[in-house]
Amino acid sequence: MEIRTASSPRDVKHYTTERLREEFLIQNLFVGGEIKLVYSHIDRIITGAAVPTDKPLVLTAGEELRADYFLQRREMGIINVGGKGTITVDGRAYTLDYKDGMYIGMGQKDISFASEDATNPAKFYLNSAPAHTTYPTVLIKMDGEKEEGVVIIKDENKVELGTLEESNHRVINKYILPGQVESCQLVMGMTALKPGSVWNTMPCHTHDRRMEVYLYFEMPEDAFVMHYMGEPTQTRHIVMRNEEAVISPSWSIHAGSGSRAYTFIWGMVGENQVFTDMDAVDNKDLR
Ligand SMILES: O=C[C@H](O)[C@@H](O)CC(=O)C(=O)O
Ligand SMILES: [Zn+2]
Repeated sequence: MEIRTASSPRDVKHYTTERLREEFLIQNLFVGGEIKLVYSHIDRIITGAAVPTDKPLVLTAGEELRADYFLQRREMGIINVGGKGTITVDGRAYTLDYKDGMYIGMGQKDISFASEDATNPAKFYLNSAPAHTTYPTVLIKMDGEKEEGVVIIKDENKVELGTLEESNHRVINKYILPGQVESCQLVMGMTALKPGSVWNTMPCHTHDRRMEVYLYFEMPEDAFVMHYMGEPTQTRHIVMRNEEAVISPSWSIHAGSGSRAYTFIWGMVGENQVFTDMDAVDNKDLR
């Protein structure tokens, strides 16, 4: 597991391109036959990916957690950005199609990932945070029939924002949040840009009470997203490619403009789970 430390905005404003990328950008997450994990000291979020191919991958705590098993003191959210696969949690198998999600509660011991077709493997993207109690483990689907162990995202949690005129027309799909999928602190979802729109999270915001991680995907190889970070009056950018993630400290804006439409997964942890608890930044105040 790779460890990333926290950073101060007073230092970050002096960083070079290379240093910014070292601190905040997460590359090469999706590697066939491997589980990759990056542990950040910022709210102790773990960002990772499991890409099982010809055999299942078993999640282990590793040295760094000093735990008997990964979710002994943690919870986890997952969204599949690859082919069909299964996640087995203490003997129960959940099948995840493209863009299906999962919440796995604290205390679940045996977790393994498998792909249905090794040539089109599942790509399980995950965020994990420290937890204090156990909430139900569920499969999360955009639509379909509600059944035991399956949550269908409510219409009110598919929020259309922006306009084509402002190049920010998009749908924010909230997967894990209070009132739909309970968690200790993790809030997670996926935002899809409409064709022709390229801006996410603009007008932008910070939220001193929560940190956030973005994973950009559904981008052709030559496409990029300029991800913007930094204090609102000290903005910097990170050039991001398909299936790369970026850590956003609480003091930082997090927004992007792409060379074309794309999709991204956001995950937040911290002080509260109130989605609307944001400090909005006026476009005219950005520097
Ligand atoms: O705090 C919330 C997060 O930054 C995202 O949900 C924002 C987002 O998906 C968007 O505006 O496109
Ligand atoms: Zn945010």
